[in-house]
Amino acid sequence: MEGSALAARGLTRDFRGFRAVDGVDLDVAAGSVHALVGPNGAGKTTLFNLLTGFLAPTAGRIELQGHDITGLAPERVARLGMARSFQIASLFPQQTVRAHVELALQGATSLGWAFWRSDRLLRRFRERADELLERVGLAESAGEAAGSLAYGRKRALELAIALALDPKVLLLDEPTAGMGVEDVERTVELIAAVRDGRTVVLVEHNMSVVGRLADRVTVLQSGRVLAEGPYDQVRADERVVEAYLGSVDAAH
Ligand SMILES: Nc1ncnc2c1ncn2[C@@H]1O[C@H](COP(=O)(O)OP(=O)(O)OP(=O)(O)O)[C@@H](O)[C@H]1O
Repeated sequence: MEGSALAARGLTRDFRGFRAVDGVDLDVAAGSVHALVGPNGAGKTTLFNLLTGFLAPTAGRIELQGHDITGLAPERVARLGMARSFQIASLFPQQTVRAHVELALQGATSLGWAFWRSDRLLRRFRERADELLERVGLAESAGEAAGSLAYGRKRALELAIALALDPKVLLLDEPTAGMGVEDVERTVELIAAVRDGRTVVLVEHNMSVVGRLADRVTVLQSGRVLAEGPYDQVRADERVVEAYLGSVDAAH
């Protein structure tokens, strides 16, 4: 596991006797973009939830930058430097885009969420929030209600919120899901821009996105690692081609 930003050994998760993730070993190199792919039901989301502490493993071990984080709660994992993007933009639809990021910034400090009503404290975070919004291309929407943003823009806001924690390891769950071509392009550029100095793990169905962003790819099938390696190598792997044949993912 040495040198890995994030690593798993023998990671396993059962749901009432059904093994959704089955002895997965994973090594995500520091500073890399690592994609998790696989047909529907392969266990990608379950693996993601295990890595971020949202699910406890049935067996196995997870290390974040050399620290054992197995079984830690998501808040602890986040404080140790791993954040994930959420589909949160519908949480406070009336609140402004900027307020969402300010709250996230405040949540990341020792102040916690206790003073979320204090305008004075929130103002402290305004400058940093505006920087992050600029970064994800939302500067001009800062004063708009989050609920009024178009779909692709909401996902950009979610990314800004995840970045508020300044994570060393950023996990993105299907960042381009449901997007039109233009938003996919923007998202790819955005991820390429924010990866600088970070490690990114993404679950992604869109293979052209994977090909453009990922340094390495882990292919899951039936909860197990089917193949692992650079994109070109994995894409040419016969077992991988076979796993995708007959899957709805093949159409993506
Ligand atoms: N809470 C749960 N209880 C029971 N079974 C579950 C639960 N969560 C997932 N599973 C099962 O585990 C398997 C893996 O699911 P998972 O959602 O991790 O796959 P996935 O690769 O993310 O699929 P998709 O691409 O469709 O999102 C599936 O067969 C699913 O039905």
